[in-house]
Amino acid sequence: MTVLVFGKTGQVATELARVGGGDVLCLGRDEADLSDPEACAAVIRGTDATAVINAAAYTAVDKAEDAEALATVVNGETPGAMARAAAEKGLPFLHVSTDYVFDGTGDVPWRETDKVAPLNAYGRSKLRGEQEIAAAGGAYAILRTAWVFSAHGNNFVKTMLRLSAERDSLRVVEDQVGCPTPARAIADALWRMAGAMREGQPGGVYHFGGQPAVSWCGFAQAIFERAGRDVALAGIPTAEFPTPAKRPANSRLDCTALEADFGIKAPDWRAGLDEVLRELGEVA
Ligand SMILES: NC(=O)C1=CN([C@@H]2O[C@H](COP(=O)(O)OP(=O)(O)OC[C@H]3O[C@@H](n4cnc5c(N)ncnc54)[C@H](OP(=O)(O)O)[C@@H]3O)[C@@H](O)[C@H]2O)C=CC1
Ligand SMILES: Cc1cn([C@H]2C[C@H](O)[C@@H](COP(=O)(O)OP(=O)(O)O[C@H]3O[C@@H](C)C(=O)[C@@H](O)[C@H]3O)O2)c(=O)[nH]c1=O
Ligand SMILES: [Mg+2]
Repeated sequence: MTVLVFGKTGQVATELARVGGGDVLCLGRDEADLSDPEACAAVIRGTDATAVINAAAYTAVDKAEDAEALATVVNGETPGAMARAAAEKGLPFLHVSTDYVFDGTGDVPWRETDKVAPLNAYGRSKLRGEQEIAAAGGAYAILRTAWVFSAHGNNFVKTMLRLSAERDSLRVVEDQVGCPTPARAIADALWRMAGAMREGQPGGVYHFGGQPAVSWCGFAQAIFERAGRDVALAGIPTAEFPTPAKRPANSRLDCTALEADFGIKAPDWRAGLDEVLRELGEVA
């Protein structure tokens, strides 16, 4: 099967290219700019692919606070236009969304049916995308994932490795708990879902996050331990690390539905972390 992927340089798109090999066509910004909904819809209308995956997004969470209009087009309106174009052609449309659609209350893992209430502009823009896609009328899957990391692009793992080389001590929030997820595992899941949906399996909204849940500080600690970095790490409350965008305290994702419906199990982020550290040359 040929799968059309929006995104080329991003973490998930890069891994999709690896998983799909010659069977995926990844489009960069020069070929499909998500700030132009109609142009992206036109690309889908002209494709002979058998499924479409959108792995591109405005992902700069803090910057989005001052660029909500652009984030809303890229993460909201354009995915909607893409989904409508895919629906017209009868192509399954797969899309990636985020734990940041939730407000982070409580400590129970979020289920797909739980109430969404984003705390920040990025989360609102991603929710808009979910709503537009669901209303488009075609076969779709929305995979809500979280805390994505890989050997390429920007992510928390690479930030921590960089900062630990520059500083003797680091302070990292320990009252935000969630599911670090290897981009490779997301790409594998999307690939299997695309195949199943092409065969007629219904989609829907699904959660997919690495287990076990951990705080950002706990994640940082695991990164330093596994990479053999010697840095003094202090856990701090969110109030001591002010950022433009508010982030949810509870980002735990309940991933049982995806396993029940597609047989896809949530990954263990620790194994994924070891793989990424190997790829980065941090460990043998
Ligand atoms: N990163 C994370 O922690 C999480 C991500 N997600 C979601 O997963 C998906 C993939 O994220 P991830 O792989 O981490 O993304 P990255 O941040 O690694 O990359 C974003 C990608 O989107 C592209 N992009 C941004 N704006 C545009 C535009 N206007 N036109 C065309 N392309 C554009 C970028 O291209 P360019 O290089 O040209 O800028 C880049 O390829 C997204 O939907 C994201 O919302 C969900 C949960 C967590
Ligand atoms: C660099 C740094 C960050 N932090 C905190 C800030 C924040 O609460 C947390 C993570 O910071 P980041 O900026 O990497 O995280 P952030 O960009 O918010 O990551 C999010 O990205 C979007 C795209 C998503 O969809 C989410 O699932 C999530 O992965 O760590 C510290 O406490 N100390 C530090 O030194
Ligand atoms: Mg970030």
